[in-house]
Amino acid sequence: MAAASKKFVIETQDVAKLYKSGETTVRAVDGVSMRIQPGEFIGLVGPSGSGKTTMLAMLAALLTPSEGEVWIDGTAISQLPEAERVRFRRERIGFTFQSNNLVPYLTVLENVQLMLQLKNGRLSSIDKERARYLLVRLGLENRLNSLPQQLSGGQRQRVAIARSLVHGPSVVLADEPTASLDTERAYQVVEIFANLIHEENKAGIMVTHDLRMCQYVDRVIQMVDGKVDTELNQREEILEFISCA
Ligand SMILES: Nc1ncnc2c1ncn2[C@@H]1O[C@H](COP(=O)(O)OP(=O)(O)OP(=O)(O)O)[C@@H](O)[C@H]1O
Repeated sequence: MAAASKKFVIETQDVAKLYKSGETTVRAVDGVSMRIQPGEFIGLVGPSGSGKTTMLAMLAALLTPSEGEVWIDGTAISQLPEAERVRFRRERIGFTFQSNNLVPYLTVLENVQLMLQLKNGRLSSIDKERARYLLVRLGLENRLNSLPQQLSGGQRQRVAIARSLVHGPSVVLADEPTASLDTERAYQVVEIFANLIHEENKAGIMVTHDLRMCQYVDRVIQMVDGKVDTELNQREEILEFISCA
């Protein structure tokens, strides 16, 4: 398979994922090709069962495609031996999931620093400053020493966003990061997320059911039945898409 261009942080070519159950095979993702540049924030949308989460899991190197290839920073991730893939994922990819998986007995600051400890083996003063900086940017300066259970849903989501960015990954993936939030908080969270992705020149992908959140993205990719159905990258088109929903 042809090597990917270094210009794109994420590149996929004809990616498919097949699930077999008994006699039937579901093509959960069916021939998806996409290219995402540094500093681009993508909204991945589509009806339930259209393959969004499966696609995200393949981009995160958590699931191996049945067909096709995913390149991150020009590296074909299915070609990496398992141990290298784990290290690659830890260094290059950040995640925010709906159930944000914060460690309950660590403080907000410790939860974010943990990613740096895992990556670097120890915490430098620069690391500590970086974790604090992101939490302040996300409006959590008064919550650094709180435990996750003492936070609201929106505050926990913001900690999860800080954690997904802190170790300087190339790619940041978010699966329904605003699912548990009211509209006003959801807007705030996605706006800060978009700003950080742009400022830090990451490739960001957010899966969302709430099309209104796409007002902060640079491109909308809509999946239907495992395939890319619609792609919009003009601001006016995106706003019209949101208003027609
Ligand atoms: N582990 C699995 N085994 C078998 N089928 C699966 C598995 N995971 C997903 N599927 C099927 O693959 C298809 C795509 O699922 P996926 O979760 O990726 O969709 P989605 O767009 O994220 O849906 P939702 O918006 O409801 O979260 C669905 O038909 C689903 O039933």
